[in-house]
Amino acid sequence: MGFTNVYGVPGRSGAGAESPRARAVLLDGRAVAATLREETAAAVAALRARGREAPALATILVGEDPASHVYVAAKHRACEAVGIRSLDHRLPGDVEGERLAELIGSLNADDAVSGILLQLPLPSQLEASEFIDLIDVGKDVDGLTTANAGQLWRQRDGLRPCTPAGIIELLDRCGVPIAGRHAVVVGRSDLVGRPLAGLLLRRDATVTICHRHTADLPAVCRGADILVAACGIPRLIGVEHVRPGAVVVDVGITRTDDGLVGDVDFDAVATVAAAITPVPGGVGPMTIALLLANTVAALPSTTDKDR
Ligand SMILES: Nc1nc2c(c(=O)[nH]1)N[C@@H](CN(C=O)c1ccc(C(=O)N[C@@H](CCC(=O)O)C(=O)O)cc1)CN2
Repeated sequence: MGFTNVYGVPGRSGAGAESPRARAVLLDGRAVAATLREETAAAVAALRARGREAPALATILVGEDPASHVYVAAKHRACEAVGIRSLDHRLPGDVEGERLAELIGSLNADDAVSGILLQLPLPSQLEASEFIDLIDVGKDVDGLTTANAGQLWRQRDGLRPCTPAGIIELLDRCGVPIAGRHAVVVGRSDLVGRPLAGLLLRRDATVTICHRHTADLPAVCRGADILVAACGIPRLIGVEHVRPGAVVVDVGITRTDDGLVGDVDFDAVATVAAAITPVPGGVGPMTIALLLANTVAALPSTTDKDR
């Protein structure tokens, strides 16, 4: 796929098309997220200059999952850097559902809180969707309530899930066209695969969702102009899944002894793709940047919530 990438050169870069080891353009989520955070900081400063309170994000972290602790800490640091206030609520892993429900209820009722985020995954005794749906729709800065998911599929305004919205923002800002392209999404989670399919459809892509029962996954993936791997299986996607010239987006992050590993075999796929997101430094930073943008968008009189 030919496109103009503001973070690289058009099409392939590095060794050049004449080389059998030509490298894909990197879709640099870290750089794009930094730009987006600057924009959010400017929006918060403008609100403050008009005498408005800074937005406030309340996070809820249940249990001791180490990765969740890393992500929540990163969210608080990111809030502070752009002028968003943040409130850190922690509950033990064996907490009763009633206690979690009470906390969500009290944050819903607190006018000083503009956004509420329930960090996932929850401990296994708690059904995530049950608690997500207790969050006030207007404060659902993760865009994961059934109501906000329905708004997406009904093509209405609403808060959008951060990772899918971050992927669309990354593609847009890197000059990757979406309309009319065949997008194949591997993974059908409520957090990424399903809402991303909805957002791509809204942008006039032709969308295929693949999952564990998909027959001949490599052949389906080879039909993609835009291939998104969001299945949580390290290095599942290899060269046999990628049509030369496709754009490949890797959502997976698995911690291994070799460090963080994505769902894509990066070194192999980068030799055939036109563009690819790295892990780390691709989709991950966009997730947090979109959370900040959503928290500003959730303020009652900030109307442009439709990403
Ligand atoms: N309530 C939510 N829970 C979870 C979400 C979510 O969007 N809402 N997404 C993931 C985890 N996540 C945010 O919560 C997240 C994952 C990764 C990154 C990130 O910046 N990754 C870095 C690497 C950092 C590292 O892991 O050391 C990168 O890819 O460069 C940010 C946020 C599940 N839960």
